[in-house]
Amino acid sequence: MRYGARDVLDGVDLDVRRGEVVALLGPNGAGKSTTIEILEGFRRRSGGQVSVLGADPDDVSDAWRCRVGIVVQSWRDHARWQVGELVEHFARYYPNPYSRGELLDAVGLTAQAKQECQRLSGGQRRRLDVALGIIGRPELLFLDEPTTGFDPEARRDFHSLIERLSEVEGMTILLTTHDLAEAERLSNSIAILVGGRLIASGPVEGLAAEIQAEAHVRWIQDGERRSRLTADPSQVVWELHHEFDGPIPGLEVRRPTLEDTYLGMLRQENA
Ligand SMILES: Nc1ncnc2c1ncn2[C@@H]1O[C@H](COP(=O)(O)OP(=O)(O)OP(=O)(O)O)[C@@H](O)[C@H]1O
Repeated sequence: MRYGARDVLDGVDLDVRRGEVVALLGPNGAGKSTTIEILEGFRRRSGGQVSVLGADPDDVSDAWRCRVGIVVQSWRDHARWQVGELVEHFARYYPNPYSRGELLDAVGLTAQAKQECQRLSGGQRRRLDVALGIIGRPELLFLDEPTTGFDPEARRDFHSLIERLSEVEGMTILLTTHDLAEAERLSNSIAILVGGRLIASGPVEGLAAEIQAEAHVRWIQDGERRSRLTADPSQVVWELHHEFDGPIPGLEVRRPTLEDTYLGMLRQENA
């Protein structure tokens, strides 16, 4: 993808399988939204090949659009419509939509059904965005930074919703987020974009091994907290077990999180 003379995506090669939840990560300006918009058919690419549900998103039918759900960055139109009215209105465009009750219940807006859209809080408005994205029971759902502005409870509810859509409905989901704990919780697989290039993609655990992120082993000895970083935590625990000749006081083993892996990869990339 090129804007003017500037390449903003270069050689991005990404496969997403049916039923997968993939998180696209990367620093600001890395090209995540541009990638998603190309896949959604919102942005015409400058070159390369793209196939989404078997079609080129630059040239798709209405039937294809019904199979794809898009959560756009906050709905601003129809400010004076009631939430329930808006949902019913958009449901008419789809062959097999969720019912109004089912949908509002799923996104936690049942109590707001008769409220005007302009009177929703920021987080409630985002839930409405999600509702409009999934209303047609899409096979494939695109979520661009879906939880920005959510309070912790709304975030947890949203995570449960995504898990349900993935596990029960079998939806394929591609999301971008800056929240690495969210990416780790929701996704089977991640892809990391830096400066328009894909520097890594695959299951989270595999990526951790690739950059040899180390585990943290902590314990208490002689009244002091001790810790060691190691690629082989079971070996360290085995040695400690022998040293203590029994239980190891205050033992904790923390595997690398996605955040450790991600920051490790960015460091390697910038080195
Ligand atoms: N319409 C446009 N015209 C010119 N350049 C653009 C346009 N849209 C995006 N860009 C540039 O393309 C690059 C990638 O932008 P993009 O919005 O895809 O990044 P992002 O990874 O989604 O960033 P963020 O995390 O900040 O949302 C940036 O350098 C941005 O300035």
